[in-house]
Order: sequence, then C-alpha cells, then structure tokens
Amino acid sequence: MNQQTDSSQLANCDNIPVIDFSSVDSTSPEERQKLAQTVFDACSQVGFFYIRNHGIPETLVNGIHDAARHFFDLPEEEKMKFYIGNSQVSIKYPMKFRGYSPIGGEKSTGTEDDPVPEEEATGVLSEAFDIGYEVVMDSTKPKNAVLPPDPYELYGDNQWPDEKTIPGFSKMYIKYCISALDLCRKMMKIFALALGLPETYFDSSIQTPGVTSRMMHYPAQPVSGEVQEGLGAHTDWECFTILSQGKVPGLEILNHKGEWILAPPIPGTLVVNIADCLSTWTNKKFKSTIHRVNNLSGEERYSIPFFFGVDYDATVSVLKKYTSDVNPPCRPPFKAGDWVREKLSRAYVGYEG
Ligand SMILES: O=C(O)CCC(=O)C(=O)O
Ligand SMILES: [Fe+2]
Repeated sequence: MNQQTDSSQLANCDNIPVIDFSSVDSTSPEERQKLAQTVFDACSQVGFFYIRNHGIPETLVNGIHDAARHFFDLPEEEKMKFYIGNSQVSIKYPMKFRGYSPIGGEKSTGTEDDPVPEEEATGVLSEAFDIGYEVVMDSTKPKNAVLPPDPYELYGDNQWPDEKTIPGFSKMYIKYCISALDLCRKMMKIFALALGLPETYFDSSIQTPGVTSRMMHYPAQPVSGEVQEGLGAHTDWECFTILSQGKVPGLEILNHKGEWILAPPIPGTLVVNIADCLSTWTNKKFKSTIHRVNNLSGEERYSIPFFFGVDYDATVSVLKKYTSDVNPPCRPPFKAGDWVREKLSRAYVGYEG
C-alpha cells in the first residue's frame, strides 16, 4: 500500500459481507429499501460484497464456465485468430479491445495513487477473451434495434468463434450477458435507493449501457520464486462489476491495514464490486476498492467478470449531496466513454488506442 493511497480505495474490514438479493424483485418498497440500506453499508465500508439469490440461473453460470474452459483449451494459434490487436481500427482509435489477449498481453498498470511506471509495467500471468455490448444482450431492446452513435468506438464488434470452432459459444455468452444485464439494471435501482435518490435516477443514463465482459484464465502460478501476478492491483473503471469466479480462489482485496484479504469463491454467490464511475458519483463515499488476482492454488482458475457502466456518452458527475465546503467534488464531470478509453489505452502491451 502506498502512503498516498486514497482511503476510498481500501476496504474497511477483515471480511466481505454476503447479501441475500431475493428482495431486489420485491413489490414492497420497504423491502427494497431495507436491501438498499444493507448495500449502502457494504459499498461505503468495503466496496465489495457477495450476492446470493441473484437471479442468474446456475445452469448459465456453469455453462459460461464450460465455454471459457473450452475456449482457453484451444491451441494458441486458434485463439490468436481472435487476437485483440485485430479488433476494429479507425483513424481516431487504433484498437477496439475486443477478442483474445494472450498470457502477458495485459500489463499491471497499478492504481491512480500508485501507478506502475510505464517502463516497469510487466505482463500478467493470465489470458482473456473480451467482448462488448451488443443489442442482442439487452432484453429491453427490440431484436432489430440499432446501436446509437458511438464516438468512443466501444460498442459491439465482437470477434466470436464460429460454430465449428466452439459449438454454442456465442449463444451461451449472449444468454449469460442477457441475464447479467437484467440483474445490473435492477442493481442500479438499488444503488439509487441506497443513495437516497429516486429508484429511476440512473435510468436515463443506462439506455445503451457501457457493458463489457471477459473470460479469464489464470494458470497455476509458482508459489515460490519470482511471482508474476495473475492480475496486478487495480480498481475497476465502470460503475460496478459482477464476477463469477468459479471454484478456485485467487481474488484478493486490499484493506485499510494494508492487508490483502482473500475473497474465496462461495458456492451459489457472485462477487460484486463498486468501480470508479459509481464511486465518483458518490464523491467516493462508495469505495472503488483495490484488488488483484494471484492463483497460488495449484489448479487452473477461470473467472467471468461482467463490467457494468452507464452509456458511454453519459456524464458522470459528483452528486451535490455528497459534497460540502470541506469535501469538494473529487473530480470534475467527465464522459464515461472518455474514462474507459483512457484506462484501456494503458492496459495492454503494445497498444495505446
Ligand atoms: O478474476 C478475478 O477474480 C477478478 C478479475 C478482475 O478483477 C478484473 O478483470 O477486473
Ligand atoms: Fe477488477
């Protein structure tokens, strides 16, 4: 932990709360408000929590993990057909960051207060397959809906493996995304309630949400000798992340004592963590907690993060009620797309796009 590390990036806890989410669908406003209060406490103290009874069917969670194993089991030259460096280019942005990133292809960039200098950033011991929002993942959109103008060039253009390469792959991933996105929209209402706002407060900013997801594979890391991190210390960039981490531990979060707390897999749960944009809205009352992954289990580890952000064109600005003379806004307003683009440009080896 760096001396300057902002306390909004450190969990104030020794363990991570588990929250039963069944009342997210309750018709009783009191029940939803009760859930929101529990969520508020977790977000302002820890920035991480587990959710159970979240509504994503177990068959989908298992299905997406099977699909991930299938993908990463492909020979390297097959995976490289979907190389992230091939994803759509334009004059403005050299890369779209969709597709396969091989082991070492992503860098440990550090955090805002503790950045890893460019020349020292090393490749991480994980490989990933990244996708972005498509209208077919969005149950609120008609089948023939078209994407809105995309000045940040961050929607769609996924490099899907075809049916011959992995039967049912894109279908399974899209089904998972539909379910995850439905859950995220409900969660935005709970976050609004938690912040003392109308439940619909964020609705106009999540018309075409800035959603990305990735499958990740962390080979077992040597336990002694030089450690190459599975994923370096970082905060997430969007509003929040829903993570399905399979059965193998590896995720750790940083607490206020400077200790790394393991977030072990708990059967039937997903992990939720607050990310930079939602933390900014709350003037950092909600923590965007630093986390990392080291797979010292001796087994292969797979995880599926689903990053939920507002429309790329939406403006993220600190809520007035979380400011005061002694607590001014932590940042000036910014477009979500600018924030994500800037972070992406530093995360991959060899690309500044
Ligand atoms: O694999 C995990 O458990 C966490 C991944 C993560 O933190 C990320 O992709 O941002
Ligand atoms: Fe993360």
